[in-house]
Amino acid sequence: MSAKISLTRYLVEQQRVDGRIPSDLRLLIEVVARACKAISHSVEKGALGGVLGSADKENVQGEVQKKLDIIANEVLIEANEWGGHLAAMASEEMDTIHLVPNRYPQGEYLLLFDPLDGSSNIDVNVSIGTIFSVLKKPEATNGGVSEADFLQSGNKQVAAGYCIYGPQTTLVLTVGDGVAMFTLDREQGSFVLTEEHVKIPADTKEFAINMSNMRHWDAPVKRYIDECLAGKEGPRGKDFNMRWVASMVADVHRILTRGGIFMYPWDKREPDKPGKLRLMYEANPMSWLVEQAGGAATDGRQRILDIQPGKLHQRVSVVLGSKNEVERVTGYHLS
Ligand SMILES: O=P(O)(O)OC[C@H]1O[C@](O)(COP(=O)(O)O)[C@@H](O)[C@@H]1O
Ligand SMILES: [Mg+2]
Ligand SMILES: [Mg+2]
Repeated sequence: MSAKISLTRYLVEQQRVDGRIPSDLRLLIEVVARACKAISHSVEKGALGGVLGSADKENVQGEVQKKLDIIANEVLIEANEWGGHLAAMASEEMDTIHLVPNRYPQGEYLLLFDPLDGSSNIDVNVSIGTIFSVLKKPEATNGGVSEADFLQSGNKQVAAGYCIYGPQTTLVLTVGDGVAMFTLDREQGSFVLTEEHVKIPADTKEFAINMSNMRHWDAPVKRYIDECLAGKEGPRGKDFNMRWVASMVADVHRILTRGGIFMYPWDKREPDKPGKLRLMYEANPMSWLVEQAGGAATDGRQRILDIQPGKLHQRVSVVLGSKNEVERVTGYHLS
């Protein structure tokens, strides 16, 4: 890439040249990017900034929150509530939605986020991230926004992405025109376009799943992994490699970079839960990114983006990545 293209310039071109995004959406994405930059500074400080460790509190899903879960949540809320682009926000770390206070201008969009993904990796200095999704406030909303206004399927997203805090801080974005990656240039203080038209190869030899749950899986998942493990001598006729970072952002980032399949399926540990990952904050934005890069994403049976959510903190099974592998796993569930 010759001349450096900043996130702002990329978004202005999406708005002006292609008429793809309204100016309000562009400004909203820029605010989210600025918040991610601030979170990345906190992440980088680590023990020096006193941000590691547990906050000794539980979120609405009964998970113990880390200090950084709370810090990242606050940074995103504070950055976004006064800009005039949003009507309300929802977060994995909050019981219910956060309305933009009346003292600030009200906007047309709804922002959802997993402020800090991969919490178990914070204290061990392994890649973590922020995942976000933007929806339009439904036309019919009279006056106040309610939780019901957020219950839109993933195919209604108008922007989605994540920022990974790893060896580099990289913002990965789609507004429905492919996937672009922006690396944070710390000297300039801005995100610079480093990859455009990201493509996931349709085939892969790499899978990502938490193997310690093997005994709890359903038969189709067990069959798929057994066949991968059988390698060259097995039905697949090739050897597979395995990776599991346990930060969805990092596992999905690898898949967007070199292909692969990621699975967090339903399992017998908590049979009443459809899965571990959250539909609105994790699965929907990641599924749209993956589809925009030519991959596929299902819950084992149906396309994730077509699932009609019934509640804000809904969980879902996730199978995403290289198209032919996702189709194979989905086929095993449906046969
Ligand atoms: O420890 P496990 O069960 O393998 O879970 C790893 C998964 O949990 C998650 O960390 C959940 O995210 P949070 O840190 O936002 O709760 C995913 O990123 C990841 O895929
Ligand atoms: Mg998460
Ligand atoms: Mg989280």
